[in-house]
Amino acid sequence: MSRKKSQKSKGNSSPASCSIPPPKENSKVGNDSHTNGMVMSGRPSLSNSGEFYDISFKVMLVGDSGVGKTCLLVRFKDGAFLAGSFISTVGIDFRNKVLNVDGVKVKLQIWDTAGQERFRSVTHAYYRDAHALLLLYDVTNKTSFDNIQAWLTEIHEYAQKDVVIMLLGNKVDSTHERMVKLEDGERLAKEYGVPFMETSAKNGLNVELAFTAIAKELKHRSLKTPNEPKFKLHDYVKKEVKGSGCCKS
Ligand SMILES: Nc1nc2c(ncn2[C@@H]2O[C@H](COP(=O)(O)OP(=O)(O)OP(=O)(O)O)[C@@H](O)[C@H]2O)c(=O)[nH]1
Ligand SMILES: [Mg+2]
Repeated sequence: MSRKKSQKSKGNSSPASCSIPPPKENSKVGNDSHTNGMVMSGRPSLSNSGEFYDISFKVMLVGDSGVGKTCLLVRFKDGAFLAGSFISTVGIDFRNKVLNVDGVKVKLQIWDTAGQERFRSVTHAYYRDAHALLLLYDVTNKTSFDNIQAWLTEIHEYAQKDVVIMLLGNKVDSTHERMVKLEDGERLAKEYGVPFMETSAKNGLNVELAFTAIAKELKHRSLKTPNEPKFKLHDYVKKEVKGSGCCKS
């Protein structure tokens, strides 16, 4: 399998309030040769600093404004959480991260969408190319949980039928402000047949796991060898997930 150089993520400077720096000219998707965004082979690129990867997938973060999508991405990409005033995402943006999944370098191109209603038509256009969707609600905001059903309707309308969906209840560090119980999230996820976990972009709980689980599922789907046992995303998540009493990523 040949290796490609990962397209450099945008913005090396530290984010302020989980905001991602604005796009640069050469940061558009489409520089890789790909089929529906999934890079499978090609000439290896020369790299002076960069990361190489074997396969690439697009992951989208969706959910109401303020649930913590940008913070979750910044936590995963930079291992940081900068508290402060909330800077709502305008339109859509992305960051790349390469993960080693069972010896295969998997590049996740992670699209951070704006949760605000006025940007919906922009984000709809991106659903079609997504291989996976992380759908977030905020455990301290009941409305964001109640809106999950509407988000799923939207996903089913615009995304590919086989898109991998994972439900995340974020801000689980805010114990005293919690409005949505763990069991409510579990029940909803079960109803829709999607894996679920609670996360915290603030203390890192389950953040790495959420992205790793997605990367494993996508890698197994596309590179499954005949004798390899089927990867079971639900089982993997159940086994690896940590409760909110603990604070490791
Ligand atoms: N306590 C706590 N606060 C969080 C967490 N994640 C995000 N926040 C806060 O929630 C607010 C919104 O976070 P963002 O990541 O910008 O929310 P968003 O979903 O990207 O919002 P839009 O860009 O408008 O769609 C910010 O003030 C963050 O500091 C978390 O895990 N715990
Ligand atoms: Mg945002």
